[in-house]
This record gives sequence, structure tokens and C-alpha cells, in this order.
Amino acid sequence: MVDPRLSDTRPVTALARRGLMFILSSPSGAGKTTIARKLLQSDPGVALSVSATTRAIRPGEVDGRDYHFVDKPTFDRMADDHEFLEWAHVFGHSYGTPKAQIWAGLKAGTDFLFDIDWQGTQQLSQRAREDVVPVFILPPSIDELRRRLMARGTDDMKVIEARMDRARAEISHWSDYDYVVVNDDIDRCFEKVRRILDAERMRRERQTGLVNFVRQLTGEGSPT
Ligand SMILES: Nc1ncnc2c1ncn2[C@@H]1O[C@H](COP(=O)(O)OP(=O)(O)OP(=O)(O)O)[C@@H](O)[C@H]1O
Ligand SMILES: Nc1nc2c(ncn2[C@@H]2O[C@H](COP(=O)(O)O)[C@@H](O)[C@H]2O)c(=O)[nH]1
Repeated sequence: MVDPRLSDTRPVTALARRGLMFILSSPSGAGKTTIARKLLQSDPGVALSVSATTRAIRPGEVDGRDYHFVDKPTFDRMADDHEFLEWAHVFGHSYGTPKAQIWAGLKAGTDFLFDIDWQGTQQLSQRAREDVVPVFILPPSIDELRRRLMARGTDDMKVIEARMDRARAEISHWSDYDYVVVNDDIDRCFEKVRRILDAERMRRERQTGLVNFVRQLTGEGSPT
């Protein structure tokens, strides 16, 4: 017998939609970059908002893909020229979200993924609350957080201790977020994050093509 799904040739109905700003925040090492990479690999509708930073490039990172690595005078000039949607000092370095392309991309239906801290989340929420979907990732325990930072092998012990010292302060901002997910098992956590994104895409107010579609469905507004 033929699977009825294979013989279903009806066109897929894609309604026009405004994009959203999908924010992942967490204490350093909880796993948001890992989740972000999985989302970007599996979902062509998501684009990464590539931040500028003054911190040094890590092994495996690519300039322009993971961050725009800039020196402090360049960063300060960009901030003075209002080139950032938000920016903050984190772990002794400056990080900021370049404005370029975000607004036009949202209007065209692109969803942007932001790997930013709580300060950036607050600033974006103040600017465009209706576009922002803030998700906080928690580690299963503080010991596991330290283990992950050490296993990542990208930072020396001094940097790891500084990140651990800040972890409790970062976690204290969990209640600013609409969604909170514990990253115990990476596949389970990723699946939960993916479902949040799918559901938020379906919000009525983001589906700008709905009004016309419903009019067409019901015949409302067409000549009788
Ligand atoms: N569920 C998990 N179980 C075990 N290891 C994990 C899990 N999730 C992520 N990791 C590992 O933990 C380390 C830290 O993850 P990641 O770099 O994604 O954290 P992060 O939150 O983005 O940190 P930062 O804010 O410093 O960029 C990585 O080596 C990653 O492979
Ligand atoms: N407010 C912002 N925070 C940012 C931005 N880009 C990254 N970050 C956050 O910084 C820390 C450290 O990141 P790391 O890559 O050096 O480990 C982490 O919490 C990121 O989410 C940004 O543009 N604005």
C-alpha cells in the first residue's frame, strides 16, 4: 500500500511572517554555544547574530563566523557611532551586537539567534520586546558547570575560576527569561529549545500573512 503522505501533492502553505530574536543566555559553560550550533546546522531559517568582541580568538573559532574579533579602539568607535543594538562588558572584555541587517532581516522573516548575556537581553527587550524570545540555559549542577569549562580546554584555570565566580550572579537573572531549560542531556535540551522556537514562530502576531489568508479562506472582502 502507498503511504498516503507520499501521494499528497498539495502545496505547502507558507504564510508571510516577521522574524524573531531568539536569545540564548546562560552562565559560561552551560552549553548555549553548543545548542546554538546545532540549531544553525539543522534549521536554514535561523541566522546567527555575529557579535563583535575584544576578547582573543579561541582555537577552532573563525573570525566573522563565531565573532568579529576587533581591537578596543575599533569597538569603542563602533559604540560611539551607535553601530550596536546592545553592548556590554563581560569577563573584562567588550561584546556587542552589530545592528547591520538585523531589522531588515526580521522584516523579511529571518529568525536571528543571539548568544548574549543577561545585560544584552535586557537591552534588546527594552528596544523590541515583541520580537524577543529570551531562553535561559541552566547547568544540572555547579560541579558539572566547572567540569564542562575544564573539559572544553579553551581557557586557563584563572579564566575558568573567573567564569565560575560569575556563574551565581548570571544564574540570578533566570527570572528575566520567558523560558528556562536545564541542559543535562544535550540532545534532550536541544529538542526542548527547538520546540520553543517552533511554537514562537506560530504566534499570531508574528504571522503577518494571516489576515489576508483568513480573508481568502472565508471569502471575506471578495466581491460576491
Ligand atoms: N549536555 C552536555 N553534557 C556534557 N557536556 C556538554 C553539554 N552541553 C555542552 N557541553 C560541553 O560543555 C562545554 C561548554 O559548552 P559551550 O561552549 O557550549 O558553553 P557556553 O554556555 O556557550 O559557554 P560560553 O558562555 O563560555 O561561550 C563544551 O565543551 C560542550 O561540548
Ligand atoms: N551582551 C552581550 N553578551 C555577549 C555578546 N556576545 C557574547 N556575549 C556573552 O559573553 C559571554 C562570554 O562569551 P565567550 O564567547 O567569550 O565565552 C557569554 O555569556 C556570551 O553569551 C554580545 O554581543 N552582547
